[in-house]
Amino acid sequence: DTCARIAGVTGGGGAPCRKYRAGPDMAGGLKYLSQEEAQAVDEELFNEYKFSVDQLMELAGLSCATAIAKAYPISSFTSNLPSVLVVCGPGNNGGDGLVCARHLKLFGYEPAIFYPKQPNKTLFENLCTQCRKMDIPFLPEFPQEAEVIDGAYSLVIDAIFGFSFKGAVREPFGSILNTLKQITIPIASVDIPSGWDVEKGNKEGIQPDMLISLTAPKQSAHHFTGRYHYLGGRFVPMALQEKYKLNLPLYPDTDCVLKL
Ligand SMILES: NC(=O)C1=CN([C@@H]2O[C@H](COP(=O)(O)OP(=O)(O)OC[C@H]3O[C@@H](n4cnc5c(N)ncnc54)[C@H](OP(=O)(O)O)[C@@H]3O)[C@@H](O)[C@H]2O)[C@@H](O)CC1
Ligand SMILES: [K+]
Repeated sequence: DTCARIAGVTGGGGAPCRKYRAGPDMAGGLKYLSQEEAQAVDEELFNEYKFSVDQLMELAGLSCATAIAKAYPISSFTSNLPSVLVVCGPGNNGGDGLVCARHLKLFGYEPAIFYPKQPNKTLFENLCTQCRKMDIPFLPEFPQEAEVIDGAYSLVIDAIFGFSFKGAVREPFGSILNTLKQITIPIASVDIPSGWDVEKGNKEGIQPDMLISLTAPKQSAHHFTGRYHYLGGRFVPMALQEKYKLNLPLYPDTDCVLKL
């Protein structure tokens, strides 16, 4: 089981696992966060622990690129170019997408970014400059036809909405998500499949092949049915893990991601 694999426990005749405890909102002992809990952990990291957004976004985006490279290694791509379309939203989830694109480029992928609602903040402007200077193209418009995306790319990274998403999807993201529902290439979602309620999911929404949960999975991850669920964002201090009873599994060695 996961505990045995991660903690190096072998056999043990069903002895209780140190790292896992059963309880509500938990699967395999790992806590699945409500929207409020996810936002509270986030605020505490910034306000009490004094991390900057840049710092955590870099680690989050690096985790995403690393997990993607493990699930979809370049050697597994059948087309000549490992082309990846990264769709970024207006908040920090979109920022994670920009960082992820930059690391994917360094890993040898060919990312292209669609970023329709760029916030007027230095953080995001700098991330865009970094990408442009690394020859990552920004698409002027989103391909309307699912077939065009299927033909031009091998993978879509969904970095549109994260744990602050609420209510009905507003444009232009409604049309974008409708197109993404029709594509046949896999989607890898950053933190939460975009358009899903953070806690309840969305049966009618996109159904990604991969989910990279950052810090800890959110409750909607119970409804994820794709092939790859990774945990990333290995930056939560132990005291904060304990305060929120996250019960995070042990990451192997120095890895920044863990397959759940
Ligand atoms: N601590 C951690 O774990 C870390 C978390 N990190 C990352 O941050 C993510 C959370 O980021 P976040 O809080 O900025 O919000 P996020 O979900 O990206 O989007 C908010 C934007 O979406 C918009 N919007 C909302 N609803 C909408 C709707 N229905 N239809 C249309 N638009 C809608 C809303 O727009 P507004 O309401 O302002 O118009 C706002 O601009 C988290 O999931 C993780 O990926 C890491 O970077 C660092 C460490
Ligand atoms: K997302």
